[in-house]
Amino acid sequence: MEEEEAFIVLKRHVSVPKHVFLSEPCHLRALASDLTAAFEVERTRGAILNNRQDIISFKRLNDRVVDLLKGYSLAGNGDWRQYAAWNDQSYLRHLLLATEEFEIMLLCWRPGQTSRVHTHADSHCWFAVLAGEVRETQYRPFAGEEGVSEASLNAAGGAMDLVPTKIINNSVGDVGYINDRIAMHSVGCCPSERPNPRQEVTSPEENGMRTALACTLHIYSPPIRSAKALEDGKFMACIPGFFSRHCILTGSDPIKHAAIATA
Ligand SMILES: N[C@@H](CS(=O)O)C(=O)O
Ligand SMILES: [Fe+2]
Repeated sequence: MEEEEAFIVLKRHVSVPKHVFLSEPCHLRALASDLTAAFEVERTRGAILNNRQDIISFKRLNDRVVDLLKGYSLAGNGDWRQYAAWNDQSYLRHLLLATEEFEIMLLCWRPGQTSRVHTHADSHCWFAVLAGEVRETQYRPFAGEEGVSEASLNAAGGAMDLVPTKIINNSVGDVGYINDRIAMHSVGCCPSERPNPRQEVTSPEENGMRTALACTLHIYSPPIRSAKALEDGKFMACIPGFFSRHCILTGSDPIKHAAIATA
C-alpha cells in the first residue's frame, strides 16, 4: 500500500530508541513547551488539575490546549511522523512526553481499529487528529449527574447496558475532549470514501494516507495510570501501556524526563 511505503510499519519486538532529541525547527517540541507552560500557569495559580477542576481555570486551560492542538494539527508539519508506527494487532500508543501534570502521546490506527469502550479515570482527555479520519462514539450509562463514576461502574458489577449518545466524525484539525463526568467513549479509524477537502488544502502531503491510516495526538491530565475498559460485556480495570516511549523535551536534565517517562 502507498501508506506503507511512506511510513515504516513496526512489528513486534522492534526496539525503539528511548530518547530522541529533535533538532530545530521542531514544532512538536514547541507544542510540548507551550502545553507545559499552560499547565504550569494553572498549577501555580493553585488549581487542581483533573476533571473536577475549577470551572474558570478549566476554561482558560481548555481554550489554550484546544488552540495549541488545532494549530499544530492544521500546520501540517508532519514532524510527529518520526514517532509513528502502526501494527496489525491493535492501535499503538507512543508516549512522547510525561510530566507530573500531563502526558502527550501519539496514537496510530489502522483502518477498522478501535479502542474498547473505556473510562479516563479522573483525567482530562484532549485528542487532535493529525492524519486520517477518526470516529468517536460516546456512551453515557445511567449514573446520575456525576456521569461515569467509579462507584456506578462498581455498583453495576462492572456490567451495564451501553447506549451510544453521540457519534463524532473527526478529521485533521479537529480536537475532541472527554472526561468521565461527560461520558465514556470508544475511538476508531473509520476512513470514508469521500475526500476530505480541508485536509487537502491544509496538509497536502497527507493526501496519500487520507483514506487509510490515522494518527491522533492525546493529552491526558493528570497522566492515567489505571482506567476501566469493556471486555466481554464487563468493565475491567486496565493499565494503559505504551508501544514506545520517547522524550521530546530535552530540558536541563534528560535523565529526569526519562525517569518520569518510565514511572
Ligand atoms: N484513551 C485511549 C485512546 S482513545 O480511544 O481515546 C487511550 O489512551 O488508549
Ligand atoms: Fe479515550
